[in-house]
Amino acid sequence: MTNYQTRTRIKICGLTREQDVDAVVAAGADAVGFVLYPPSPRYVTPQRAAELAKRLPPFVTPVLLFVNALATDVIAACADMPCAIVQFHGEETPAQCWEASAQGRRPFLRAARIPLGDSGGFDLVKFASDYAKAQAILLDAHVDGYGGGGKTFNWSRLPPSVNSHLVLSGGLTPANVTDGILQVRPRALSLSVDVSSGVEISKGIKDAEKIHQFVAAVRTADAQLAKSHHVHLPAA
Ligand SMILES: O=C(O)c1ccccc1N[C@@H]1O[C@H](COP(=O)(O)O)[C@@H](O)[C@H]1O
Repeated sequence: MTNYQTRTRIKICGLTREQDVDAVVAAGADAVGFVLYPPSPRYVTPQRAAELAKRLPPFVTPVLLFVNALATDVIAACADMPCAIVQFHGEETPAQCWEASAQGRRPFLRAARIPLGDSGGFDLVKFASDYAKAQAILLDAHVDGYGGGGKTFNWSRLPPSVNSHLVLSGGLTPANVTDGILQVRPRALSLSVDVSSGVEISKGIKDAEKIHQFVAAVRTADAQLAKSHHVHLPAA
């Protein structure tokens, strides 16, 4: 397994306001997440997500998050957003992910909800193989209410090598994301990060300063990994 990555991709999730979308873009993040799960305090309707996504420049990707939604609802919500990708964050089976991603025509992330405190009890390699059609496996802490709980799991107990693209999430903040990347990126084909609570003033309301600090902390990890030769560039 060779990891050619030099730059960790960043998703900021749970956007509900125009100014927060603009702050995420200004900070240099790669993706913005919209929560299309009605019980969430960060819920936006598909129409509101499409309206907010119109502010995005090229190469910043909207991500639509669902929890156990009907495939027809996922496909309908995606219809107005040709470049969006989908995040499945409930108990969706591989077959349901396939169906709701329009038979794989829409790239999707599958969230793995890892028990708090002991990621050693979770078989990530099997999960990644079960969801091999996912573009990446998103690692979140198992919390009540499915996600967005601001809790971390034990990164050090993850398997040493997972032949998948991973997204680290769950309780990330500007203070801990550097360490999270240093611990997890060497184990994956590539690593991205996803944050919601850690850059908020209150649920669904983001803090532009914290978003900037988070992006800067990610770049600190990238620089450290480049220096410590975890990045192996292909031979000329
Ligand atoms: O943000 C939510 O409200 C949410 C609701 C249901 C499922 C997932 C949700 N958010 C995702 O949870 C993780 C971790 O978030 P946090 O940084 O710990 O607050 C992240 O992937 C969000 O996209």
